[in-house]
Amino acid sequence: MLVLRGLSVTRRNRPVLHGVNLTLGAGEVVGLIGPNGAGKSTLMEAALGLIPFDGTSNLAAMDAAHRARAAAYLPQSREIAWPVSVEDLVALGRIPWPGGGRGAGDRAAIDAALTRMGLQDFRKRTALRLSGGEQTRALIARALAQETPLLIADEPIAGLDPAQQLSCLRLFRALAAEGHGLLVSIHDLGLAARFCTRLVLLDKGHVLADGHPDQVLRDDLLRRAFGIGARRIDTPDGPAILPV
Ligand SMILES: Nc1ncnc2c1ncn2[C@@H]1O[C@H](COP(=O)(O)OP(=O)(O)OP(=O)(O)O)[C@@H](O)[C@H]1O
Repeated sequence: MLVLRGLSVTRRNRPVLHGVNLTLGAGEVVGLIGPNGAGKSTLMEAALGLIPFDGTSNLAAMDAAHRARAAAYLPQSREIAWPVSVEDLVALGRIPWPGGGRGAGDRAAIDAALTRMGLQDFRKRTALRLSGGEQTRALIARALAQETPLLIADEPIAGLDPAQQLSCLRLFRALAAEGHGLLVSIHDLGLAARFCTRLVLLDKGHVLADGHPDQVLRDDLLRRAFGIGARRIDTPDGPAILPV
């Protein structure tokens, strides 16, 4: 679903991504972790062909119409430009498909996305008048309505309350079980350990580690990337990671 080879990006004459290789297949929830400025958003934007890069990305090589059916994207900026209803915002996710948001088939996809994000009672509300977390959920619903094999989500749980964080990540695991692939940047290392099938640790534009969460959330690697240690506490619900 995603094949990146030697992806390098220079921004304002400064190299910020250095020859990143990354592949992601069906059934995976790949968590992209790393310090602020490590290059997580840059990697996503380059993979989608939204910014210039060196190397190759299978998505960026597609024409826009095919790409919009291959991958949905939740950008880090939660900007909603117009005072549209939540329902119409989510319908924008259907633009790549034949009904364009107004067809009979589109209705089911929009309803399913609203339901999955718990937004049934918000559908007629003006999206601009939702709370920050509610807006994020509406934008995730827009991406879900796109019904693409791959979902690329930049910090999808930032600003969500703890219950919404769990339900969002549980949904991502369910989507993976249905055969989707997900690339998700995330700062909560405990939730990353619990819900991601694989983690990629980025540091200063380099991949420091790529593998099972247990292999990536090692004290030495976290010290190298973040300059802090991490204490792991195993619980019946999965590991908790305490930054120290
Ligand atoms: N539009 C831009 N123009 C110039 N430099 C940029 C731009 N966007 C990001 N950068 C720089 O590129 C580097 C990588 O930024 P990026 O946003 O990819 O980091 P990130 O890992 O997503 O960080 P965060 O965890 O804070 O979201 C940083 O040094 C940042 O300052």
